[in-house]
Amino acid sequence: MSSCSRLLELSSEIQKHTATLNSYFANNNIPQPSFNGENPLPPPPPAEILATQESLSEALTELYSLNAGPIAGVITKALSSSIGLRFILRYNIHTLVPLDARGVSFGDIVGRIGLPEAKVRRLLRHAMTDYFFSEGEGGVVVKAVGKWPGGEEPNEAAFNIANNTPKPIFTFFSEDAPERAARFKGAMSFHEHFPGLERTFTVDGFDWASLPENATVVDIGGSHGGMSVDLAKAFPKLKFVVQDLPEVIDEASAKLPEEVDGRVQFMAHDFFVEQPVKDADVYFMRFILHNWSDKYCLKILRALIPALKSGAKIVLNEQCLQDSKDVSPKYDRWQREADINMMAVFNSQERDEKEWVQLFKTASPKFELEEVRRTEGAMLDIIVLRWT
Ligand SMILES: C[S@@+](CC[C@H](N)C(=O)[O-])C[C@H]1O[C@@H](n2cnc3c(N)ncnc32)[C@H](O)[C@@H]1O
Repeated sequence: MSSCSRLLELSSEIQKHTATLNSYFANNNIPQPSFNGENPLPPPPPAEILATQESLSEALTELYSLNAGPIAGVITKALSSSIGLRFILRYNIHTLVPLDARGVSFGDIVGRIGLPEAKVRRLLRHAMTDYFFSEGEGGVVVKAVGKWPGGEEPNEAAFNIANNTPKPIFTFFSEDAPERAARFKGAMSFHEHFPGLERTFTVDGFDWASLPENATVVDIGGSHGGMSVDLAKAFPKLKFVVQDLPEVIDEASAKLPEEVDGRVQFMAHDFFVEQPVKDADVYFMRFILHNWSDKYCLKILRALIPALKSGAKIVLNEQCLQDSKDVSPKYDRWQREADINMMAVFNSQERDEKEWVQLFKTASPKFELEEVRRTEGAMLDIIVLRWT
């Protein structure tokens, strides 16, 4: 048994990080954090303090779980309605996994519970972020789904069971729950200020300046055009066409700042229908494809193909899932939660680089991956494909 105590290692990391934060607060006249409700909101911390806060949260989470131990740990997860725990219990996965180091493969679990392997993997990888099981060398345990095991329809999601509706989320919101539609819209606006999702990451994350003079960028599902407006301000030689559903475009076009007038145009367009803007230089999609299962993503991509000239770029601004062993436990938990959230709400998914490429290659082998750009601190990556 190792004499090196992880508990002591973590407590000394915690001591070091809290001392750094304490000095930062003291040296900058920022009130110490408290629950008294009287402090003003602290100013955004500089990058190195943000990193210290992240490391502290990670060490605290690990120490908390180690300290709770297996029994109290499971009870806490049970009380906080862990998706992973529910999945494990629903399919008795704990009875399929030996208690020694032999482990069991995802395939074995899939064979015993009869659910699609991809969903079992996603749910079990999420469970692992709650310290239920772990993945060994050859890919070990996992978890999964229920009522529509292989379903690809947007109304075959946990959302539909929870809300007792056969309608996909946005149809349900607009037809039956306008107050929730308004709340969702508010949440999306807040989302733009979420650390890591700032639009500047997209402005700086791709070489927009390398596009030819007067190049056209079609922002598919561009909502109210905020992203295109920021890009148009930063790159005065580019033109943008923002496409979205008619009700979104009606609201959006009224709000265009003068500075970009003439270079940002709005167009009602359903992205499942053939793309009307032909021969553009770039077709840009930010936060679009992760809302849809492969079946629907393929429809979106194939609707684009008749418009593509040779060399046209498809720029996706989406998350590329990272291999769990390459990221911190905290990031891993975040990315697995984002993925399961997509499954629960839209019956869709986040994808890793291989899955993105596979999706495009299935739409047509003429899509070629050009590059994947990751920016430190950004939650979304830039994935560039070229039509050959
Ligand atoms: C998650 S939002 C992303 C908005 C924007 N690209 C961004 O990054 O903030 C998805 C967008 O897709 C639009 N959308 C949904 N279905 C669509 C369709 N069939 N055709 C065109 N746009 C659609 C929605 O109205 C919404 O603005």
